[in-house]
Amino acid sequence: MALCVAPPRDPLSDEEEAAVFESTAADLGGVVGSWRYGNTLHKISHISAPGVAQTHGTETGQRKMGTHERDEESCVERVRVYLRVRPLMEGEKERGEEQGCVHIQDKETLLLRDPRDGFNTKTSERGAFQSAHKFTFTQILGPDATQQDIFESTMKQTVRDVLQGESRLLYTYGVSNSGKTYTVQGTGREAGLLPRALVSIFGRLQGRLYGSPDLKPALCQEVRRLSDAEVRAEEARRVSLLKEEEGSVSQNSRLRGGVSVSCDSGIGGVSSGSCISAGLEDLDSLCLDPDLLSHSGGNIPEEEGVRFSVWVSFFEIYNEFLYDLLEAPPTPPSRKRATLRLSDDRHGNPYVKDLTWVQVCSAEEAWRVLRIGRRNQSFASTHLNHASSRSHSIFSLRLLHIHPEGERGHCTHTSELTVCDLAGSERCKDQCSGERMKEANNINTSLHTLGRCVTALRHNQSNRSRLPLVVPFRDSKLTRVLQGFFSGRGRSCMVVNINPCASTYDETLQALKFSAIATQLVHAPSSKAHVAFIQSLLRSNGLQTNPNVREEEEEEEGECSQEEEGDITMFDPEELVRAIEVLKKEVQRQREEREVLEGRVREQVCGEMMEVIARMEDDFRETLESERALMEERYEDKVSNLQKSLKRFYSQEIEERDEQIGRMAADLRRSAEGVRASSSPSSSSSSSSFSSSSYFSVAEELSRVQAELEQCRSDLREKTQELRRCQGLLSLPPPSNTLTSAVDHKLQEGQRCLRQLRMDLQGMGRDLQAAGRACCLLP
Ligand SMILES: Nc1ncnc2c1ncn2[C@@H]1O[C@H](COP(=O)(O)OP(=O)(O)OP(=O)(O)O)[C@@H](O)[C@H]1O
Repeated sequence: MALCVAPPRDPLSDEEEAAVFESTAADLGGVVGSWRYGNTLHKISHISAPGVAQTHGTETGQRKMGTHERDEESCVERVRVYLRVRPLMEGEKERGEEQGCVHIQDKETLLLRDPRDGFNTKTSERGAFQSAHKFTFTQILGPDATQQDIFESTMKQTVRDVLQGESRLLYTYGVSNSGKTYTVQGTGREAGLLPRALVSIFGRLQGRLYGSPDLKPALCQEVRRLSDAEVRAEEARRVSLLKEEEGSVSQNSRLRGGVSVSCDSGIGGVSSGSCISAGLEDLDSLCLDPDLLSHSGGNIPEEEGVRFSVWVSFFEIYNEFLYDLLEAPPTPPSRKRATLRLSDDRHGNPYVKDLTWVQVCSAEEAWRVLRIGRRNQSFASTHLNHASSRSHSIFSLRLLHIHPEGERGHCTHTSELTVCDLAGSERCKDQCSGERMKEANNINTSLHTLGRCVTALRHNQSNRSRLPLVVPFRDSKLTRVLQGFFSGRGRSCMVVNINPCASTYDETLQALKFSAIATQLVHAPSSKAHVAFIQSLLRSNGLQTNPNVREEEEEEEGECSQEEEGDITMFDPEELVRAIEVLKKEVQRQREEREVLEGRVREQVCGEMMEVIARMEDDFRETLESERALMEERYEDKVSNLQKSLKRFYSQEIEERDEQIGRMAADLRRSAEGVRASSSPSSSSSSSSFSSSSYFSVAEELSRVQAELEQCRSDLREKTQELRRCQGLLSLPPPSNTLTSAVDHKLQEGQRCLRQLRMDLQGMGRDLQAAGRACCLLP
């Protein structure tokens, strides 16, 4: 059955849903698809739900685990996330806020579609697409759901767990003006979760209350025994606090005649006007009639004689400062309120130092204490909400489980119910005043840090094999205060509030996206798992002596370890000391085991490295050999080429010289014939004497040139022989380096000889030319 917040437009038929395809993962692990309806193209993203695998998509592919999800195989429970959709107010309808943005498909699935007209101008998914986002929750409570319905779904189990000795956190999350405070506190006869829880708890504890305030909560989860004087002071403080509350209620009733009440809205006591008084009046007149609040909490443990002492505290985180709401406001109101500090106990658990804890003996008393705090809380009128909470308020109820021990009791352990009403997220730019802007900034920053913590937790839970992310609990006061509930000291449950107004579509979408991550969280293993571990440790070492513990343990056998009762205080100190000794030995044994393992790993690594090095050596040797062969080949080629070119050069030279000599010899012959002819009687005697002398000088020159030529030839022969020797050297190669340097040396020598030869030949050429010229001069 589909519950509609507003008249549905384009309701999605089953066929249309089937058109959702699972191609692209949307942010936060969602799936995006699209479909066409009429003329509009719709885009849909599916944000994953509790118990739905990451690769989910259509409804049929989802594995829904119901209101109390439990993964049977891994024995882990998912965080419960509820959605409450508040009805539209008349004024909002008149302003045109009703645009069918919120459509509840079934009790676990919600469809959020962007508004028809331009309300959300900053939506990035505009354009041709009309975007829609599908979210699934543990349970969705629509606008028709009553406060009792909400209590039954969300708080009943939580109250039961607290009475059973567990610690629980319930927090509301959502945009400003979405109904968070209404859900937690309620108005008039519509009591919210907290008053109902108080009635339920005290209803169950009837006749089992421990009235004396001599045992008081301290630090994170410890208990301190008060001295008689301290007990008296404690009682006096309680009486005066309740009296003060009575006084202010009657004053309020008088003021309801028309005069407005102003109240502190944080540092400096900023007054926020008459509109807020209306909200507080609602709270004052809130009906706490147990019959009306039909409660059906859990059974309390039936342990013999156990009594319960109930203490409450109430503080707020305003602009990243902690304020005790049960502390009287400063006088004059213009003075700054005292801030509280966050400290860590010796186990590293954060707690609010010097926080006021008040013992209460009935639901009504607890409610009155809450009302005092509420009066001190920071409210202001914003554009979204005329009585907007400007701070995160945290109300805690601590239950001390007390065993009678002589005249005084002995606290065995404590459990806690914390209800956190988070301030609403909102757009900073919408704030017209500087103070509101600063508040909105701080609210958004701390909510963002909460989102980062949840995202980191989800990442660590879903990527166990990878290095875990640091969860930034320390980045804001809010996350530090709530840290324990996310890391095993208790469990958390979230109520997401949304309003169906079109103007806050973007903020609502962001809030829903955050809650989608939270739905994927599983609870951290309870600290009770440590108890189970210690028990098994003692048992396996035959060291357990406490019979009670053994009996309990046997009863619990077969259950998941997280379900075991009791905490660390159930052990005898000697047993714990023995457990520590066993653990120390175990640590030592594991250390030694690791050292041996490390030695083995090192040896193995060394062996493998040596193999690699040997393989590398072989490779290098092979490369060197092939390089050497290549070099030798190259040099052989070079030498033979050089030899060939030298041979060619010298043979050409010799040929040329031979031709020259031939020509010169012919010239000489012709000259000799000329000389013979001239020596005949017809020649003159003077010229004959000159010609014969010239002839002899030329002949001399010629014989000299011939001798030089002969010398040249012998040089050439020598060089050729030398080259052959070089070749011989190459055929018997020495190590590559020596060979190449010898060849280089020989080559240089050959070149030198060649140069010398060339010079000699040039000299010879010159001589021949001179001889030629001399021959020409002959008659
Ligand atoms: N389910 C509901 N039924 C009727 N009225 C509701 C419901 N939820 C909220 N309202 C009304 O809506 C108005 C805003 O609610 P409320 O103050 O609880 O919002 P809020 O989320 O706490 O806002 P803020 O974060 O600004 O403090 C109140 O007038 C409240 O009475």
